[in-house]
Amino acid sequence: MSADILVVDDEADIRELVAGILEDEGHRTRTAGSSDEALASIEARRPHLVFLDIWLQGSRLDGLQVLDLVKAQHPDLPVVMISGHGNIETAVSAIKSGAYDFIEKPFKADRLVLVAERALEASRLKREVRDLRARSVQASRIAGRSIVINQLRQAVERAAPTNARILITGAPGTGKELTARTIHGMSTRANGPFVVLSAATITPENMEAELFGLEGSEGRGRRVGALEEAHGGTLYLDEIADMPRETQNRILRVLVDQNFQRVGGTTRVHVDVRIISSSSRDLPAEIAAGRFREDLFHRLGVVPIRVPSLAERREDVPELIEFFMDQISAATGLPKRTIAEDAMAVLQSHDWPGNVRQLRNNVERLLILSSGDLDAAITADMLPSEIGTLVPTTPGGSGGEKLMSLPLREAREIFEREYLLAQIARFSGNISRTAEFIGMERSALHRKLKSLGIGG
Ligand SMILES: Nc1ncnc2c1ncn2[C@@H]1O[C@H](COP(=O)(O)OP(=O)(O)OP(=O)(O)O)[C@@H](O)[C@H]1O
Repeated sequence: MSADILVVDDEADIRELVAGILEDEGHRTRTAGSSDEALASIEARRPHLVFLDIWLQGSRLDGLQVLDLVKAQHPDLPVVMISGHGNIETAVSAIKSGAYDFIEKPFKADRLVLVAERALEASRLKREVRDLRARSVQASRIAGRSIVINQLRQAVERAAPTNARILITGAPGTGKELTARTIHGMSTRANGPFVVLSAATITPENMEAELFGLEGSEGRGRRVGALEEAHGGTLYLDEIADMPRETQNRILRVLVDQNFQRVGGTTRVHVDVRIISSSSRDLPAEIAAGRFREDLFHRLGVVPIRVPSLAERREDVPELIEFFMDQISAATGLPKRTIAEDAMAVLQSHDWPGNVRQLRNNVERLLILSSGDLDAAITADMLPSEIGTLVPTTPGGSGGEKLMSLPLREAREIFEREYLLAQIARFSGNISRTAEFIGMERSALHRKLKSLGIGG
């Protein structure tokens, strides 16, 4: 990458030399001969990297003072000090003040190039890490303002710092893993690993090796299991009810003893792991049926947390849609769309058996598939049929979903008009037969038709 590099030195030949070497590497350079020139140049446009002489003879400020000013304003701007022979100590104190590195005069071109590349790389990585952090914090936000989601958030905030084991229950796709990640992120273990082991996706035969690891034997290396990997952090055991009984017994022993043996091993491994488990099944029923150990249930669920299904918090649907549009649009570059009122009414009244995950998938599908004018709102008739089917429609079926965005009186009028027109057409305009079929007096039907503006 061609970077914009500022070279600050009171000696013109050093400035030209450094700039020349960096330009040969494809970088763009600027030079400054005094502290004020340097500060003005940085003010004019923040460079990617600064080479800064420590002495700066004849300047208002010396190199260290310039460094302090630069670091105060641009903490992420990497600065490499140029140190004269014999003032290494000053160079070291510059590093303590935030300089990235220093080069000592006289220097070799190779060394200069290497330091520049490293400083640019470190600064790029820092920026990337910051972006990723910001994005993952944003991505893992529990969105929603309903009472039930506020209660969930409060439970998460209370439980997070305690280190207690937590059992999260809730239907598939409600946000159990997101809840577990949020708890981890708010706990004292936040800087430790968050390891996921999903019992639903691992065969019973492999479960123990995945969880406890394998002791190496001839020809086979040792494999670290999820428990060991999560040391110092959190292990999220997803769909705990899918664990075979035998594994349940062993997990219980780990919880009691705080240590375990690898499969095929004899030494005991001690780990410090917080276990958060989850289940979308009815665990008391699993216990009653003898498929889940009751004592394990109590040990895992010191703090039980239930994540509500989306149907329990339909008022969150608009915010979730907005949240996912932002997320998907940032990740894929697809433009965001607006959702028309009738479509929002349909989306809010849908039952969402797949919960938040299903809603997210549908938002993604809408952004990908809905073509046409990108500024036009997405209307109910553009929704996937799987979403619209549970919504009452008019007999004509045309734009039936619009009923959902109307108050009852207007919706009933539209329905009655279409219903009656369809019935009359069915009986070839014979009002007596229509009245008989729909269970109305002929005269009452006439009045109705007149009030709806149908016929003469
Ligand atoms: N309240 C919420 N706010 C924002 N995103 C959410 C929310 N709840 C769930 N999600 C998102 O929905 C998707 C499914 O959530 P998650 O995987 O946590 O559900 P789950 O209950 O663990 O699912 P499963 O039971 O299938 O393992 C994820 O993309 C998650 O980020």
